[in-house]
Amino acid sequence: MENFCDSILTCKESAEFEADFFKGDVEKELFAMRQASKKIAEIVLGEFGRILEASPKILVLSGSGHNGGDALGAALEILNRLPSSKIDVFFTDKNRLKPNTQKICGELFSFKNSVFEVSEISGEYDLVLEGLAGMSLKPPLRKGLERAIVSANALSAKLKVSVDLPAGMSDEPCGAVFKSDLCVMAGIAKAPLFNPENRGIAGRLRYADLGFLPNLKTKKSIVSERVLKPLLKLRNVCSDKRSYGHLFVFAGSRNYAGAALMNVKAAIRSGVGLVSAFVPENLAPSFAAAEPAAIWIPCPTTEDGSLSLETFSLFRERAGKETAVLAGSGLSGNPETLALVSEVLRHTEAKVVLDADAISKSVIASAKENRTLITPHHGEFLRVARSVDDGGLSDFSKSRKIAILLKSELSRIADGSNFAFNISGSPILSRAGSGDILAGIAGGLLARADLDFTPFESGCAAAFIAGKIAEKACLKYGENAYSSSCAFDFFREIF
Ligand SMILES: NC(=O)C1=CN([C@@H]2O[C@H](COP(=O)(O)OP(=O)(O)OC[C@H]3O[C@@H](n4cnc5c(N)ncnc54)[C@H](O)[C@@H]3O)[C@@H](O)[C@H]2O)[C@@H](O)CC1
Ligand SMILES: Nc1ncnc2c1ncn2[C@@H]1O[C@H](COP(=O)(O)OP(=O)(O)O)[C@@H](O)[C@H]1O
Repeated sequence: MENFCDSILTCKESAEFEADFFKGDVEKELFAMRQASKKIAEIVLGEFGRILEASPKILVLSGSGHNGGDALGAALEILNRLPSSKIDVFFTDKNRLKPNTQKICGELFSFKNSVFEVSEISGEYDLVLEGLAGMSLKPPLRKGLERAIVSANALSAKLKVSVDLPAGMSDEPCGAVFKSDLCVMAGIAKAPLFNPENRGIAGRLRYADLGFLPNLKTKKSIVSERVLKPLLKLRNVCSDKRSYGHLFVFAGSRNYAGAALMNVKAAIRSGVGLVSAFVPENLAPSFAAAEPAAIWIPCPTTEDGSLSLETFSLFRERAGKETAVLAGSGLSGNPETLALVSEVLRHTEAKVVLDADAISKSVIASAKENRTLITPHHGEFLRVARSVDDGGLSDFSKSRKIAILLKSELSRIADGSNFAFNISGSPILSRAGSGDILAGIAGGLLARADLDFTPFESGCAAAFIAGKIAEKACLKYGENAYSSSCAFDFFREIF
């Protein structure tokens, strides 16, 4: 399980770890600095190149430490890829650059026609690369640094990037903090970025793996790209559809028909062998036309068009074949429909994902311990729990013995023993349908007999995959001209 997540360390722990890892070896540190620079440039140009010009005007804000070196190096990498870039560099203290930072600085300034030193922070830029201060910062802020942060916050730029963590952010509050659109954590995920009081300040969080990750069991972690590893394996030759599991879906109602279709399409594209979807009878034919690979089971409905309790007999006829059950998306809060879900939960031995309307006290009371994942947004979680803070999440998962994927701009996954943040994704997901797709992925993965994921693992994987799909989709559609249903074209790019 730890294999799917990377440790989060405080700034103090990170500094101690790096001191022990590098042991003052300047060459080793320089190699890591070049790696960090390269990864930062790759993320900036790969994900955000679409909003920058081909000849971007760049401002580098450099402190005298390694954070400054990473930012200068990232500018150098960008200049190598976009040779018509114009780069201004502001130093807080040019005379005290650490040796590696000095070296990278010399390399950057060898491009005499493209790189210029500036003595004040003003003007308009396409890109700001902030390396004023990193994990070694201790309060109080020196005046020069504070002034630089305030001026940098007043600048207008298409994209402000902080290297590792924004200047001014540390284990303890320091006063002024640089506000960025993107923060690329270098080597180690830093704890202050995940503190509730700092939420949103650093913008989108991304992680540059520099290959020296501490494999420590920390209380909190981030979902790692390694979560995709089991999904990228070749399928076994001696297998058939049943080898990949059978997901039963209970979703959709007259008012929220599309949610069921999105659940099913996402589950199928997550590699599950069979999907049987219990949906209102009048919707089944059009759904079969839209996704013929699923088995659509036309079910009797209540007066308001949601699944009625009589649907249970259709489940009973098929019960035992399911390797997971997904229930709730678009189901409606009709008490009869919720009673149906509770009844299904009492009669299935399979793992379960509960989404949206099925996240109710009555349904959760029927959920089996250690076999259930719930995928609420904050509003849905507050129907069943007292608080959405980290403690509330841990307490709920521990006392109920169920895994929770609490969705937000920084989703959290907990199961009582494990706690992880997911950093993939972006506000392109802030639109109807994102949650239905996420639930479909979680259900599909949990049903896959070949993977044998725990509810926590399927929550981590689903959140990571849905976020990565969003990042890919953004390259084609931007953040506005996108519909959640376009996500299905991008599953292949992830796994
Ligand atoms: N195409 C479709 O068929 C769609 C169907 N959907 C279904 O619509 C039904 C209603 O879902 P909604 O989420 O819109 O329910 P609501 O909008 O009724 O949300 C329930 C409560 O949570 C609060 N809330 C909503 N989002 C929140 C957030 N991100 N953070 C904090 N609080 C939040 C709301 O203020 C409300 O009090 C569900 O069954 C859902 O699956 C939606 O998923 C949208 C797409
Ligand atoms: N700003 C954001 N950044 C990253 N992810 C986001 C953001 N806004 C929403 N999401 C993700 O989008 C999904 C929205 O789910 P939900 O609110 O249930 O949508 P719906 O019910 O309309 O399908 C969640 O996975 C959430 O984490």
